[in-house]
Parts: sequence; structure tokens; C-alpha cells
Amino acid sequence: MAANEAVDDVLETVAAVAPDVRAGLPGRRLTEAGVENPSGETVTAADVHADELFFEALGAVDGVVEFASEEREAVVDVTNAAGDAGATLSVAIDPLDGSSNLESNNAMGTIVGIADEPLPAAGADLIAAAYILYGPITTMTVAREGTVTTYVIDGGEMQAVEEDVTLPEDPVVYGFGGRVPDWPDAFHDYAREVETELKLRYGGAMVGDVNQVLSYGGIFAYPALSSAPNGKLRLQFEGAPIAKIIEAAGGASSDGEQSLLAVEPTDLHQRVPVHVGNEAYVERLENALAQ
Ligand SMILES: O=P(O)(O)OC[C@H]1O[C@](O)(COP(=O)(O)O)[C@@H](O)[C@@H]1O
Ligand SMILES: [Mg+2]
Ligand SMILES: [Mg+2]
Repeated sequence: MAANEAVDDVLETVAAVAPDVRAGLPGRRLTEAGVENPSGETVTAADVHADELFFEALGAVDGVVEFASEEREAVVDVTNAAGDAGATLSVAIDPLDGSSNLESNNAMGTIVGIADEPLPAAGADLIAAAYILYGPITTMTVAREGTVTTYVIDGGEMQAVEEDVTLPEDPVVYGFGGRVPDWPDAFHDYAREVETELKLRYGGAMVGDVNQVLSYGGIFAYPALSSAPNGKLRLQFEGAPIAKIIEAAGGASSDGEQSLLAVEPTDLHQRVPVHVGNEAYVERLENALAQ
């Protein structure tokens, strides 16, 4: 099977699973799984459920040979008995992004990176990336072959609603994670400027906050913190796939010095400072941090 068809299958499979993830949320709303994930965070029953649904479905896709998840320690070899002829795709997934928003019933998402290299892969090796937003409507935004398309997911099917999605030229919103006293001085000074120019939009789920930036223009960041120099978000499951989408939509991404797509992958669960949005804001951020 050609890689292109296998990518189609992965994206269609993710879309097909999304309604089941969503339908499984109510019963798992306030239940913790009683375990920590490889990043040392509390896992909810909804995280585990989403991870299992995506693992079952994506592991069975012909052409997918590696599966990795924010909720699993190691990469799983999912080469099927037939040998996955043709394509050798690796899929890295954040099954439920922003799951702490379950308690307050706010937006959550799923983030997917598809690479044709073994995991952990560099952002530059992603051949497609997508996120699902479980908002009032379930949408899926896909970067592929340099362009971004947004779909509504209806009955597990993808219906394109916007093609060639690009960031608006006049930025409107910003959202920065972490506590202000924990921000390094240079980021603090930059944030003070940005807040005089843009409106604050921070909902506590990266997918929701990034989708606001993609819709209205602006910048989202979960920066380096004094207590956590690599920030909170993970390169494989969050930073790189989101960067792939924002860059394909005409925006920019940065770890503070370089594109997130250029960051060298050293560990499956490595964290990275994340800044994504309109180029001018990301460039100013890099200049501010360089001082
Ligand atoms: O609660 P905080 O510190 O604002 O962190 C919010 C960030 O953490 C995350 O929830 C981490 O993702 P997970 O829920 O997948 O662990 C992001 O979605 C979000 O941007
Ligand atoms: Mg996440
Ligand atoms: Mg998650």
C-alpha cells in the first residue's frame, strides 16, 4: 500500500474513533485511573479509554507499524501479520489533550502526528498531522502536503468545511500557560507587551487554545518555566504535530530559538517549550528571549 493511502486510512480511522471518544466522556468525567503517565501526571479514566480506542483502531491500520501515545511508556510495534506491505508509518498520539478540563466540562482534543520514520521522530519527518477538537461541534484540522483543511466529523465521517486554512493576518488573541511568577524574566517582559496588543484566550487545553489562534490569529505558548526549563508540553505528542499544522497554515513555531520542527528528538516523552502563532509574534518572542 502506498504511503498516501495509508495516511488516508490513518486520518479516516482517527475520525471514525472520535465520536466514541466523545461518547465515552460523561461516564468517566470525575474518575481518575489511579496511575501516573510517563510524564508523571495523573491519568483520568477518559485518558485511558481514549488511548485504548485509538490503539485498537490505529494498530489495525495496514501500513502503520509503530504506535506511541502520551499514555504509554514505550513505542509499540504494530506491524501486522500481513507485513504492512508498502507503507511504514509511525503514529504518535495525545489521545485526550486537556483532560483536566473534564471536571469543568470545557474543551478537549486529540493530537496526531504521522511520520515515515521510527519514533521518536523529528517534526520535520511528519508527513501529516491533525487535531480533533471536542467542542460544541467535533472538528478535525489536518495538515498535509503543505496545506491545512478543517473537517466536521459527523457520524465518524470527515466532511471538509474549510480548505487552505491560514492564520488571519491581523492577530487578535493570545494564551500563555504556566504561572506568571514562574515565567523567566524575558518571557515575562514579552508577555507584558503582548497583553497590551491582543485579547487573552486561555482555556487550559492546547487544542482549544491553538484553534483560537488558528481562527483569529495571535499566539499560544506554554513557555520554559523557571521550575521547568523545558516547559510542560511534549515534543512528540503535542509540540511537533501542532507546529506542523500552524506552519502549514502560514504561521510559525518555536522552542524559543528554532522551529519546533527542527528540534532533535532524544526521548519519546521529552518536553519542549512551545510557542506557535503568527510569524511576527513568534519572531518577536525569539528576539525577546535572545536578549
Ligand atoms: O493546566 P495548565 O498548566 O494551564 O496546562 C494546560 C496545558 O496542559 C495540557 O492540558 C497538557 O495536555 P494533556 O491534558 O494531554 O496532559 C495542554 O492541553 C494545556 O495546554
Ligand atoms: Mg496534551
Ligand atoms: Mg493527553
